[in-house]
Amino acid sequence: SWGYSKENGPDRWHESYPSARGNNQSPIAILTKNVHSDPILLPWFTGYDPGASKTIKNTGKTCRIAFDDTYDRAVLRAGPLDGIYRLRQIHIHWGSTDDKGSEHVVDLTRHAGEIHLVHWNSKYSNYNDAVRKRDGVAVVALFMKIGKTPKPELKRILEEIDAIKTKGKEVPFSNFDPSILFPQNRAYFTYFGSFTTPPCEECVTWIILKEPIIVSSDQMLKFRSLSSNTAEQPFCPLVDNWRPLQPLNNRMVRTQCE
Ligand SMILES: Nc1nnc(SCC(=O)Nc2ccc(S(N)(=O)=O)cc2)s1
Ligand SMILES: [Zn+2]
Repeated sequence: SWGYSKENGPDRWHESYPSARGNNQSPIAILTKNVHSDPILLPWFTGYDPGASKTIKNTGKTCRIAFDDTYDRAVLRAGPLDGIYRLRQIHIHWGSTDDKGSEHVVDLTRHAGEIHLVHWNSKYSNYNDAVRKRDGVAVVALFMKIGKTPKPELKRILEEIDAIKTKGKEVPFSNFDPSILFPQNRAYFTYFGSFTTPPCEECVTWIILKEPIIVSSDQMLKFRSLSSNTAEQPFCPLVDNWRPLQPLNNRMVRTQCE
């Protein structure tokens, strides 16, 4: 199946997932000098019930926290969006070293990692239906920047890493409110794109926060201690699970007015 190695990596995804060669693919490079200030863009809001968090899993390609999305329990609204979007899962992309790992790049800066909070438009009956619509999915992206004073809010996720060392391992992860991860400044970039992994569907309104959260080098080592293989296979460090930059083509990146 698909992955990030030579044989099954991003350059070959299109062989099984034709969307990967679309005109609205993600991630992209964001050049702030070309970003369009749009007066109609509103602040975005979340209302996350901590009781909605369910489990944390090593999928072999990332570390993913699943949420109960059977009703409007953990939701995202406003910003560039119309309607209510339900939080379905959170996952993370990171590098093999601190100088890479994020998927989006801002003014040539690639960060050590990128956290994605994946939501789907609750006007559709379920996630599978939503992923086939242009307004089906909204992903809030948070950059992870290496610094001295790491954000304590990542601790809860890091504490579970030892329990999900190998692919397929999943443990309960309850009472987690993802909004504790958000930086104080809610300013964002937004553009229309896709999932950054197969099936690469072009169904995502991206909301990329300008302010990164600070993580320590040691905290990144924890994510890199995960294996992309099962417990029965040889240990293989789960690292560099990020897709290379895709062409912007004729898309506009927008931001709120100052
Ligand atoms: N019919 C379908 N059900 N589920 C899918 S795709 C499952 C899924 O959530 N994929 C996914 C892949 C990448 C991203 S990302 N990295 O946030 O763009 C988010 C989400 S297609
Ligand atoms: Zn992602």
